[in-house]
Amino acid sequence: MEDQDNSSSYYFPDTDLDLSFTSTATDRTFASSSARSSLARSSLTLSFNDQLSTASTTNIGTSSNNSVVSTCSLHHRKWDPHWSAIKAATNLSSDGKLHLRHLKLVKHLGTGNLGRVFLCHLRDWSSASFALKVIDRDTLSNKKLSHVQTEAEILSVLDHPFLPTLYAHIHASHYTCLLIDYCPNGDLHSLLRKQPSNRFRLQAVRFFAAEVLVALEYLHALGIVYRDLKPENVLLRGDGHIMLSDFDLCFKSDVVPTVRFHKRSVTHRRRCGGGCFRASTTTECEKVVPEFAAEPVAAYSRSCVGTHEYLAPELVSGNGHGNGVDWWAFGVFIYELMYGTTPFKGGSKESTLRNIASSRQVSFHHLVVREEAGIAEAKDLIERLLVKDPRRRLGCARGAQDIKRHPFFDGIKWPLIRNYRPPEVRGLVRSTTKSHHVSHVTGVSSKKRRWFWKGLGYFMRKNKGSKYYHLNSNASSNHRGRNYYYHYENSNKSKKTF
Ligand SMILES: Nc1ncnc2c1ncn2[C@@H]1O[C@H](COP(=O)(O)OP(=O)(O)OP(=O)(O)O)[C@@H](O)[C@H]1O
Repeated sequence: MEDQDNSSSYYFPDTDLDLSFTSTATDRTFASSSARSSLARSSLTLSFNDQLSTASTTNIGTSSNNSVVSTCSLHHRKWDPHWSAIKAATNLSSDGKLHLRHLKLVKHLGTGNLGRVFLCHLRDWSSASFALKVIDRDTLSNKKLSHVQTEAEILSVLDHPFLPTLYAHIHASHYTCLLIDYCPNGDLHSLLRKQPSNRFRLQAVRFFAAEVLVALEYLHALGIVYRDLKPENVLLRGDGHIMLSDFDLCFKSDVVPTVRFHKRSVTHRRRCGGGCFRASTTTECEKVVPEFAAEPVAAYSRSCVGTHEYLAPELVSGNGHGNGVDWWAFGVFIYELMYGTTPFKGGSKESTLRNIASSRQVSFHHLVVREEAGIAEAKDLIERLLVKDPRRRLGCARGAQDIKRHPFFDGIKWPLIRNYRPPEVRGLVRSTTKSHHVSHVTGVSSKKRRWFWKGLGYFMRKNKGSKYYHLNSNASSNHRGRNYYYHYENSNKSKKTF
């Protein structure tokens, strides 16, 4: 995180309107210090008629100069040192707001369709790094302005470890600035290019795919169809976990959460005897368990947006699409991480689109890969995701829960995924800063938290069967991290994730 290049540092001057960055270059091949490989594929938009983006874009430019639209405080990471830094800066500010002059730009990270992204620090708190996406509204068409609005709206509702936190949304003159988490490990596309034969080992594929799946599950639960999944948009945080980025092509729809019942085999451990040498026996039985699902099955859009190699057949045909485009893209994504290329790639963009729209099924026979344990399961999952008819595609009817149950993900304790150790892959540098273990807000160390959670687990067990929720043993055995994913059940046997 401390990779600042002071020679290229910029300061926002004290006058609010004299900004030190120049107008946005929209050329994706702009020479920059971007961590992204120059082979990154650009997203396309042919039309845009979705709910969020048709909203008027005028209000983006109407707020007063250099004002903060939001600094969200209700967030699962509000104990995070980044929030403490933001809070300290706003407390010191004369009007209690964060302004661009509080930020120090350190370096240019890259340029996208909408604007430039900079690594920045708070002036008086250099240990907290952020990414600042700066959008020059004067240079954008109405369509692109609507994308900016979509991105800002989506970012403002996100609260998930694998998605960006929007720390501040600042309007200054004709600039719109979004202050989000900085990901020092670049993106998954660049990381993939650093691997032997441009392929990840299956263990790494499983890790990245599982995290992306959980992020998509969360977005879908909010009714958000992502539409731009590709390794370029999966950024890597300092701790090696993922952060999905780029929400300008999303569309939002209604979602009706449901609880359904399905059979699951459950292992029971029973202790016999007393003292410390109690023996335990395990028994397996089948249990009907309720399962929470929230999937925007009624989502519908006719815009053709996304990245060629990742477009689902229904997107290419232009007959309207829904949530299924994300599960198709998820299949292409797993394929690319495993094989270093996408399954329908042709010699040109047009031939790629023809391959996707044709009846040709995904094939693996021409690919020579290391035979690793789990490869058959991975291929099976890809085949079920890359089903051309979205009505028969895995995930389309009941969402991520069905995909999580696929044998490829066997053994993953989903509630604990945030605390899994990221795989050792070439080029991924994991930072292990102390700040990961101490809450700067409460000053409570991880050791004290551990005792707290042990005590809470004991309390919950004692009250088992009462109206209180009790923690699943998976969750209560998690003592290491700060972000706890609870998989809890209540006495009515309803069960939820998150
Ligand atoms: N939070 C971040 N941390 C580190 N680097 C980032 C971050 N966000 C973006 N970047 C870098 O900045 C570059 C531009 O990102 P940006 O999101 O503006 O555009 P993009 O990803 O190319 O997508 P689009 O043009 O579709 O909006 C990316 O290529 C990425 O390398």
